[in-house]
Amino acid sequence: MRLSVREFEALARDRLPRYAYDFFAGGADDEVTLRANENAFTRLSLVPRVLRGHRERDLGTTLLGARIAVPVVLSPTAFHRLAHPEGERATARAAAAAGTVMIASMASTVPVGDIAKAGGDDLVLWLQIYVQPDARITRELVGRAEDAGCRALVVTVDSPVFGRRERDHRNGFHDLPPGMYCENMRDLGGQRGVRDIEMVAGLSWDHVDELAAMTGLPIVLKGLMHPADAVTAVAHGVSGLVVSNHGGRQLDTAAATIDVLAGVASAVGVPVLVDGGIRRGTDVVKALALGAAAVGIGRPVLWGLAARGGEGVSEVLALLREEIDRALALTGCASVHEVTSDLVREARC
Ligand SMILES: Cc1cc2nc3c(=O)[nH]c(=O)nc-3n(C[C@H](O)[C@H](O)[C@H](O)COP(=O)(O)O)c2cc1C
Ligand SMILES: CCCCCCC(=O)C(=O)O
Repeated sequence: MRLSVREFEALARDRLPRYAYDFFAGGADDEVTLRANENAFTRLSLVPRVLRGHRERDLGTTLLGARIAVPVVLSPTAFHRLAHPEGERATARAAAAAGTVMIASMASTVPVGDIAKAGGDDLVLWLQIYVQPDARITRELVGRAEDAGCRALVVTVDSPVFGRRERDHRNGFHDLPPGMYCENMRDLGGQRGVRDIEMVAGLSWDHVDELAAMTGLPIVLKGLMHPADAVTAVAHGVSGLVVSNHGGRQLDTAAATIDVLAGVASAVGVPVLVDGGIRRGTDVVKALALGAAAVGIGRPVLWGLAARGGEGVSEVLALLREEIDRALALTGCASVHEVTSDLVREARC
């Protein structure tokens, strides 16, 4: 029995080839932000309330109209078949069983339609997209998401260029192994899956407007860190935000996400999610206290998948669920909606 999410990382490290482990684990440049995301949670202390008489806790909440059982969604991560042969199909089954949202990556190694089928009717599926320089390709991806029954589009906005991950350069990891493909890019005129995905150097609010004009699906922007950008996003009609620094894989030395969350959440009236470094139930409660509607997890899902396939992802989600439930009980909260800002403060050394 695994007792913590971190134990899954150790299992994954033992099982994966070096290049795959490093691709999942690594961050940009000196990995300052990668470490900061996790460390920042240790600088926050919880200030529990007592004697409130709650016997049970309700961990459920609603996101963009969908009821979810835990305030933890699966952030989009690329290439799940590098972790396990079943790839995103296994992840989808685990997300559906846990009753939460899976944000499938545009760079998934299973097509979004097949991810939806694997998850079945219980899966709340959103598709993450990098806007493409050729609007026809973006439109085709949007159509594939709609056909698959996705309930939102998550547009990643922190990547006008790709972060430099030194581990990948050291390992010579620049493309998927034979037999794996960025399946959502299939038949869109490219040659090789990974290189077919392009970043748009001039990414701007015009791209957000263009995308909104292509679809009736709600649009969530992922990768915002600044309150001023959050306000502009809402003015452009977005339905939600994910405060994210891409798990420390884009701009190194960017602030830890938990440190900027409250500034963003207090600036806007749409649901704000946060991801980056969330490894414990107490991290989730701190994020809720600072204004998050829910949190996202990236690497923990990949560690579970690499360790034990879909069962491993389920175990990771169950561990977090149990930890959140205990943290709520110990902070005197009967539901995630009772987690208020007075329950968290900067730790004094
Ligand atoms: C291996 C890996 C692949 C990722 N792929 C994507 C992606 O395709 N699209 C995206 O928007 N973010 C991607 N991310 C960033 C995650 O969505 C998320 O922001 C980050 O992993 C959260 O940090 P955590 O891993 O500490 O939980 C990726 C992250 C990792 C670790
Ligand atoms: C050009 C390859 C696209 C893969 C994107 C995966 C990703 O976002 C990551 O952080 O890695």
